[in-house]
Amino acid sequence: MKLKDIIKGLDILNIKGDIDLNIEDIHYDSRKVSENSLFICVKGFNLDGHKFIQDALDKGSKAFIVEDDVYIDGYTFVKVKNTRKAMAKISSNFFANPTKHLNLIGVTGTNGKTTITYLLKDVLEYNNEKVGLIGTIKNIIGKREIISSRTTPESIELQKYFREMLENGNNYCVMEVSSHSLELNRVDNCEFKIGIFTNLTEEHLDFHKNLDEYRMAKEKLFYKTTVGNLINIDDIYGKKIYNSIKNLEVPVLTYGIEGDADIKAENVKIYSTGVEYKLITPKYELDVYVPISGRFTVYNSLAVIGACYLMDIPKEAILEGLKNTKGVPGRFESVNSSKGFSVIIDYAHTPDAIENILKTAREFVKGKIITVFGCGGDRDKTKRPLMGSISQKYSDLTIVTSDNPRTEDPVKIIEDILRGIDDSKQDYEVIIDRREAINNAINRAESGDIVIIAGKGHENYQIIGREKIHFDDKEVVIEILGEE
Ligand SMILES: CC(=O)N[C@H]1[C@@H](OP(=O)(O)OP(=O)(O)OC[C@H]2O[C@@H](n3ccc(=O)[nH]c3=O)[C@H](O)[C@@H]2O)O[C@H](CO)[C@@H](O)[C@@H]1O[C@H](C)C(=O)N[C@@H](C)C(=O)N[C@H](CCC(=O)O)C(=O)O
Ligand SMILES: Nc1ncnc2c1ncn2[C@@H]1O[C@H](COP(=O)(O)OP(=O)(O)OP(=O)(O)O)[C@@H](O)[C@H]1O
Ligand SMILES: N[C@H](CCC[C@H](N)C(=O)O)C(=O)O
Ligand SMILES: [Mg+2]
Repeated sequence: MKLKDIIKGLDILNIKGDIDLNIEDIHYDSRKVSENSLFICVKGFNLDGHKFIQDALDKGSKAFIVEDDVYIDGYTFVKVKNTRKAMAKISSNFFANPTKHLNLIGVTGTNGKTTITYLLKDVLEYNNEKVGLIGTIKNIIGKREIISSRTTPESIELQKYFREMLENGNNYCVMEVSSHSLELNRVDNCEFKIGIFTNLTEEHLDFHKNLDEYRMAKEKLFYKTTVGNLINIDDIYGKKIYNSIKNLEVPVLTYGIEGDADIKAENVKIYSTGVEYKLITPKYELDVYVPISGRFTVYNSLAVIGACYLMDIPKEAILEGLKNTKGVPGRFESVNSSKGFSVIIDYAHTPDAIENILKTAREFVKGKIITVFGCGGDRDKTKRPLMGSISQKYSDLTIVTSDNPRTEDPVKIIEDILRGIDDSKQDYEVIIDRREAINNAINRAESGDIVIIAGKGHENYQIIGREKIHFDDKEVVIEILGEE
């Protein structure tokens, strides 16, 4: 593709060099640069992409998008104010604006994004739609599955995936839209049909200054939609978002259990194996069953129903799709045990999520609740004591352990968690090694108890320092149960 076509629509400050060049690929990481490519220099949080111009040039880049005044004879330099923003537009141009031809549904909020995208995929596929998926666990394009390293990829990968989805005959894409991606322009130039807001609670306060800034990042999604938005109106930040977007041209529907909502659940019943409720929408009422426990499942399924309602998916497909869902790996996933107690693996890594799963377990536990959890390193520190205190409040025994310590000292992370724990009580323990912690919890469980292993869900690794080692909570549980 000609460079002049790739840079169409950019806010250009100046151009030096030839823009009639043929460009074969686009990159933002010099380590991955290929021949005859365009290299976009991003000023990052750690490094400055402009420092890798020579490296990219040696590997075959012929043109550069820059924020600084740089020029090397024989190459083309296009100067813009914000290269991340430019990268999103360039990516969309380079892959021929794929989202214009895709029913793209975006889900944002602190918790529930992965779950909603999986449930939506199940329902849409029940209606014979061809659905791609982008999110935390993996990206799915037809039969191809790409393990994710982030929840929402950088704009180049994203637009490339959308193009591949179209080539695979997909007409839908369900996608998690993280606040980082909204703030860092990864999803600029994506045309969403529908935007969904789940909830907003403490998380990522290392990145966003406070909850209001975090909310404003999330809110950006709802200005990008062409068919409608769905907002959880029982959430206080949902109400704020609703108030700022309710006068947009696209319809804004609310969903919830407590207040007045357009998509509403009544007579909610929570069982250990699922939820049941009466659904009320402006057009029809239905009795809904979803085979995943927890009050949050009611919210997640209402969001799915609202999106399908806006997309005119028949109600039979909605009902059957939800009833037959395969669930989500590592989300309230029960591991079979013949020992009379249950073991549940869950991805709760925020105060709100851990409170939700523990409250859910409280509703049907016959014996004790034993909770094993830790917190990730190099991430929001404010959530650590909050998670400690919540775990102690709802569990009979809390075993504090390691999650992904990354470059932090696991002992220091645990100390932060313990700040939220009342040490006058004998209902907690510290076992730094996660395998040992899980082993200890299972060995102490008796008939009627529930062991909850929280924080890592589907993850099959532990990040210690900069190293990623294989570690899978579910695998470890199965091994321990088998050994007894
Ligand atoms: C905080 C954050 O989002 N950081 C992202 C940011 O990194 P950065 O600014 O630190 O990049 P940098 O290391 O300073 O490098 C600057 C530039 O130089 C380039 N470079 C660097 C080295 C080199 O040899 N050559 C080279 O060209 C880099 O590719 C980059 O373009 O830009 C990079 C390039 O796009 C991203 O990979 C990186 O995501 C990192 C890996 C990350 O961990 N992000 C997390 C926090 C994240 O995005 N999480 C959200 C939410 C999670 C959730 O709640 O689900 C997500 O969507 O996953
Ligand atoms: N609607 C919800 N409200 C609150 N908690 C939820 C909700 N849905 C799921 N959870 C809890 O949050 C955890 C994470 O759920 P999920 O993976 O769906 O969220 P996510 O938004 O994709 O998270 P991430 O930002 O890490 O990608 C679950 O394991 C469960 O404990
Ligand atoms: N997407 C979240 C996941 C956190 C999962 C937890 N296991 C951790 O490593 O902190 C993040 O990157 O902050
Ligand atoms: Mg997710």
